[in-house]
Amino acid sequence: MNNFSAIYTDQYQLAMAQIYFNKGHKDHQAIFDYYFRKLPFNGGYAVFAGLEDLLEILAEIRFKEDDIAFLKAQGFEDKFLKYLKEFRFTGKIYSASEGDIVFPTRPILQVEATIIEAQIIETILLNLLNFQTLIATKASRIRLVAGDAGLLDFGLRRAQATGGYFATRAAMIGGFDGTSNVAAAKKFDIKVSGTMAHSFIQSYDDELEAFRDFAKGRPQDCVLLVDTYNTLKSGVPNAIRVAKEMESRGDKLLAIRLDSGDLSYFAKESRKLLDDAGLDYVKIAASNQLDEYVIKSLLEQQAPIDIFGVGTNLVTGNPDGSLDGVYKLAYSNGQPRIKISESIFKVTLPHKKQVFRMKDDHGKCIGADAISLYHEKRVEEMYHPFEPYKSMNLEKYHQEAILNKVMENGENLINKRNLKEISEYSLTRLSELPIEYKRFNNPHIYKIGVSELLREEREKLIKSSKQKLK
Ligand SMILES: Nc1ncnc2c1ncn2[C@@H]1O[C@H](COP(=O)(O)OP(=O)(O)OP(=O)(O)O)[C@@H](O)[C@H]1O
Ligand SMILES: O=P(O)(O)OC[C@H]1O[C@H](OP(=O)(O)OP(=O)(O)O)[C@H](O)[C@@H]1O
Ligand SMILES: O=C(O)c1cccnc1
Repeated sequence: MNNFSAIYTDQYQLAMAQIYFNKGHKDHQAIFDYYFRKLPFNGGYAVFAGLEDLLEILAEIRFKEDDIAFLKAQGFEDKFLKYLKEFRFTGKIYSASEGDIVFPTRPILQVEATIIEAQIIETILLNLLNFQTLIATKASRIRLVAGDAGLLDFGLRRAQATGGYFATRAAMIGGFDGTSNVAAAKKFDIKVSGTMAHSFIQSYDDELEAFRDFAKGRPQDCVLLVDTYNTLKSGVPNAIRVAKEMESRGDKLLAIRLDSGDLSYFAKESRKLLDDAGLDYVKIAASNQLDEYVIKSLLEQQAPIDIFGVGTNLVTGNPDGSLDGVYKLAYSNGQPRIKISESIFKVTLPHKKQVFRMKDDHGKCIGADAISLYHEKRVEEMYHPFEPYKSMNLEKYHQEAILNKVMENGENLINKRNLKEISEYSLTRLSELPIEYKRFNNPHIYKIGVSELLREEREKLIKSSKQKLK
């Protein structure tokens, strides 16, 4: 994994780190919370992804010789650079499981480390978790509407540079079946698949000859692209001829691919032609600027499409460019810390915390997570985080602690799961969430509250901060 040097960070982290170092603060213990404020895609949930990459990178992250030389040229001091030479992350991390469904304003992950280490890793943590969580959420929405259809990631060519690597990984966590991205498939042990491009057909004088050569060269998973000249008059009839020739050699055409026009109309007409030729086993794949809304519409039109190839809208998280995940200080040097803001929504939560998910007797999520102080074992009454007079009684619910220790002394504690296992876990967690939270239009709002003790602690800090201002 590790092409990431510790300088994969924002300059201000290092500027602050040098001051902690010079002031003798570097070993002050700190706790930071990772959370986001707004759900992407105006949806009702998000799928947490990127944890395993983060832990792998943190376990190995170092400043290399040439990084140190670069920082020296930027004016960082020798004593501090000597510290950076020996730098490694030695802290603890508590986190939700990768693939879990998560909601705004409650900690998804907590870093407990020296302030200097926690500060230096902030940027890479946000970079990895924000991006993969955004893409896994998009993929999960596409899986929700696609039912049992095959879902292939075609996005590498349209991804934001090397983001394509992690976009593919996150797409698998959200429920995709395979990818055209060969490097990511190798790296993450994903099923790699693909069809053919228009250029291949255009490079021949004759579409039929192009199909024939492709079928001979790739009999094991041959998919013919049928829309280069005329889908119903040329592409599909030529594909049928080649499928019959393949049969005579003992091979089977896997699918045809539609990439333009009215995909519902062409899928229905192509299906008829294929079935009439006795080729009911040949699948229909479709692509062309697909997203969860187009796929939903195509399936509502009963388009007989078996496989969807999704590129741009998946890997860029269109229309949301980014998840707004943040990393906020909750505790340092023996003191709970708070950030006061003009906007009550931006006031942070102090202390080390735990998050409990409320479940009914059948294991179904009731639509509420409660944030408590870490030592609390249950939350009997939770309070609206910003409207203190609103509360909810939780006595009758089963309460599942969400944050578990996943790193200690800088060592990864989690049992490695493959992407299929993470994706299955994610689907199970999503199945525990009532359908009202999964609809695309005005989904039900998941409740987040704080325990009485946490609320009191926050009030105390707000008061004392106001006193100081006087
Ligand atoms: N039956 C359908 N229902 C809903 N959306 C569809 C249907 N058929 C295609 N689409 C979607 O509509 C959009 C069509 O885009 P566009 O108008 O660029 O068509 P096109 O066939 O690609 O055009 P071009 O011939 O220029 O390539 C795509 O996002 C496609 O996925
Ligand atoms: O539309 P997206 O969801 O991003 O899916 C990927 C698109 O990329 C390819 O087109 P491109 O024109 O790049 O190559 P081609 O020659 O194979 O059609 C493919 O045919 C899809 O249309
Ligand atoms: O294999 C394909 O059909 C493919 C791969 C990348 C982008 N578009 C299509």
